[in-house]
Amino acid sequence: MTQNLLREDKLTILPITHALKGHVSPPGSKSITNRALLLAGLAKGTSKLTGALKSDDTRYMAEALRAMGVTVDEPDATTFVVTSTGEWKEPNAPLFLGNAGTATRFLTAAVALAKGRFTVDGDEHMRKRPILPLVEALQSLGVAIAAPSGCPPVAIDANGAFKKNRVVIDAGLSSQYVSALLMAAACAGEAFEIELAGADIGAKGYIDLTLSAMRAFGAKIDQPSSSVWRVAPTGYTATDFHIEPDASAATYLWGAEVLSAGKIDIGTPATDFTQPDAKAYDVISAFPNMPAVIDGSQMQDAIPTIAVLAAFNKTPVRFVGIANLRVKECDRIRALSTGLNNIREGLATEEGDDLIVAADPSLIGQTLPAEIDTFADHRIAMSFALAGLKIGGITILDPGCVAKTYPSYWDALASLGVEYQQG
Ligand SMILES: O=C(O)C1=C[C@@H](OP(=O)(O)O)[C@@H](O)[C@H](O)C1
Ligand SMILES: C=C(OP(=O)(O)O)C(=O)O
Repeated sequence: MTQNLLREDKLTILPITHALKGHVSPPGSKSITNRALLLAGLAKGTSKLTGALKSDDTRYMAEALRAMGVTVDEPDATTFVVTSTGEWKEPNAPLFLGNAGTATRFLTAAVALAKGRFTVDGDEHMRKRPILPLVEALQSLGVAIAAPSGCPPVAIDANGAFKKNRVVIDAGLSSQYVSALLMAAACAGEAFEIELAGADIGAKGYIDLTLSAMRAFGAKIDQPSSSVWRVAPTGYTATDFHIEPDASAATYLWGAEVLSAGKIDIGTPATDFTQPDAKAYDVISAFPNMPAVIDGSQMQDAIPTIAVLAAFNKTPVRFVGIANLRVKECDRIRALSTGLNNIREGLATEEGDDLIVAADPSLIGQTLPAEIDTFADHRIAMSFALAGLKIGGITILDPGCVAKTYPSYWDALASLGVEYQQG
């Protein structure tokens, strides 16, 4: 069934007439799976990663590692067994990473410490996602690296070392640049320091996730100040590592639960997640009394979910701190305002980089036929599906794009009794 739904051109969600109840486990965390795959690939020996996500983003990471001589076995649907010499060989072809930001950014820094010529590339969407700050940071370390368009493809001629042991990085556009440098730094051969340019970072929670995965694989990191990290030259030690479920995926299930006044057991209490998006639980569980202003800076991937819920809130919601949603898989601020206004004109307004959603609980039960352009963005597809639970006629275009991080999403909703009209 999964494959069939993923191949549809469009999927119309049939409004539910019952509260959604049941048990659905979200898949493993994308962010943690791709960190663990990278670190296991850099460690000498065999690492077993359990609870892992198998989706487009993690498949691209696994395939890139295989192309560089790492053995990645998949004994079951949630396990990767990674065996590496700790040294990567030059691949025969560009590393193609689809639209996986984590894989693209993390590998760009990591291959800079291998030996040989590497090209890091992705699909047409990834070719619009900025990577220049990371490329310039690596250039400042003496790496021969170029990304003429400021986005992938990135060409790297690596000689196995950095010429300096300190780098300054501007992470205004993406925290993944810092995570990428941190993970590479433990393999730099000498103690390495990373300093943030500018005051603060959009998504600090992702840095914490990086540090915790690095420590699990034997790294030692000090943080002399909130914007400086010192990484010891430990390299990585192969280890067995369990990956928690994906908190961003959980937000759709929390959203479906509150919208339908149901009870969906996702198997993990919100407080047990270490990923930043778990913060969204507090806001979502306040529905239909979500706050007037929501700062998305520390739970960015959850904003599409909350913005669609906001359409049914009792009072309007302004989303702030979301500027870099414009450089994700698509311009998410634009995709959200377009989709919401397509459902009902005036439902969303952009003010600079803020998004204001004009709450309208009377939408519930109406039929308002709207084709939602997902811009190939999994989160736009998954969040607007929530609108379809309460409004008739919501059609999701390119529903297969959920395969980026949650290939079984449509089946998960179906298991709770949600029905679709296909095609
Ligand atoms: O480090 C990570 O795993 C991620 C960091 C965030 O991206 P940015 O740092 O580019 O904002 C987030 O949106 C992405 O889905 C995953
Ligand atoms: C922004 C996202 O992904 P990435 O940057 O890893 O491609 C996401 O999954 O919402």
